[in-house]
Amino acid sequence: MLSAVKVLPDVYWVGGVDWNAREFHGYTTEDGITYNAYLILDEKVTLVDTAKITFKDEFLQRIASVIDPSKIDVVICNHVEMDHSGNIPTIKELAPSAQVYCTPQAVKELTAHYGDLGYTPVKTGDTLSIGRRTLSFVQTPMVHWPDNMVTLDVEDKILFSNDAFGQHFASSARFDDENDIHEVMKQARKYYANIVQPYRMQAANAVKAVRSLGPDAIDLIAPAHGIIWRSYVKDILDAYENVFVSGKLEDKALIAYDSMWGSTDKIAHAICDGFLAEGVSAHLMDLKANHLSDAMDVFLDSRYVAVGSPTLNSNMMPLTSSFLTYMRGLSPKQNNGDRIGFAFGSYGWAPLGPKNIQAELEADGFQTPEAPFMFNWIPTQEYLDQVREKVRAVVRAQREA
Ligand SMILES: Cc1cc2nc3c(=O)[nH]c(=O)nc-3n(C[C@H](O)[C@H](O)[C@H](O)COP(=O)(O)O)c2cc1C
Repeated sequence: MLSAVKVLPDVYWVGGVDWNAREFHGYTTEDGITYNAYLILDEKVTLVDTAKITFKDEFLQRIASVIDPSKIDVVICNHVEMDHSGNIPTIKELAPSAQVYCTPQAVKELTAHYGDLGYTPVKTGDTLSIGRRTLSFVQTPMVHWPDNMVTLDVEDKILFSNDAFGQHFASSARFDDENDIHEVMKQARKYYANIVQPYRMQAANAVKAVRSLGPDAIDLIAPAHGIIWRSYVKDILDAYENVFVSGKLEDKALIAYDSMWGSTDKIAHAICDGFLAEGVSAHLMDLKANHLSDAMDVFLDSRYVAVGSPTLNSNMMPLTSSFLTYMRGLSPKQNNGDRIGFAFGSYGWAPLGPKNIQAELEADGFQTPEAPFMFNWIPTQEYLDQVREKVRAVVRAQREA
């Protein structure tokens, strides 16, 4: 039988570990996934979030290792997405009188997912006494659905943050200091870049709300995915505040492209050389070899974004088009104003690939100081040298501006 993991006295982790998950709605999860739920043994036995339905047995076994699941009195639903709410009907079946607390928006969404199981709405500032402990709720709309909230266990100083501060990271140890913190931080960044990034302003407000609780209010952050922050609470809050939600762009370049016969690849390398010659940290990513979700991790704080494709059937390559579509969703127009975009590619008879990329970058709010870099068939060394120098000139102009 699987066991719960003690977080603090009478507080347990009762989630599931998906060691083999390598994909989560289009995002690669090379380190697997966990679905975290937490059980608090107080006068009212309280469950914070549940787990994905496929982890029902694992989740119930872990709860049963400390208490009969039918004894659950309170279920907190911080977020309706099914990886967290999937077992609410299971708990309601086993413990029919359990009361489910969630935001007013979540009442509507839970009803749409599972029917009316009886949901009690709570708003920011509302509290719930579960005995020795008080739970305090803060709505965090659009981090990353309209229904989101976080829950503070005031006495234990645990913030149950749901998706915020989460990471896709499966491991046998539940706490930050028991894992390779660099890998955990890397996954926290990738998670933010691929899930939370479009809601940067809302995430910034959520961080502000957490900060406003005061420096001593939180000892642990217990997210719904990945490890529990206990020794690195300050580090993850600082990373969110200063890097993730700050919108601050670094002297960094992403060069994302596809190529059939290597000509566009040559232009990509010339662009990369231009950045490197100016000391810009450049990441060259052939989209056949790099997943979109990894490219978006690099994109997060890159000032320069070069996107390339040869012309294929009067347009761009499908991987380049996917990249632009994914990027547009994750980084809406208003977030791109300070970014510098470059379009590039080779063509045979009509340069529609690079031209269409340029049009998309402009529509997405990028500044495009250069016309697309496009070459008919195989680029000459002379042309590649020109591209390199043009990139260098743009970087220099940026620095002088
Ligand atoms: C299947 C296929 C379709 C193509 N369609 C077009 C096209 O519609 N317009 C065009 O100008 N060139 C077209 N080309 C030519 C390529 O754009 C050209 O070969 C280019 O140099 C390839 O760049 P790459 O080496 O980066 O793949 C096509 C090539 C292939 C193989």
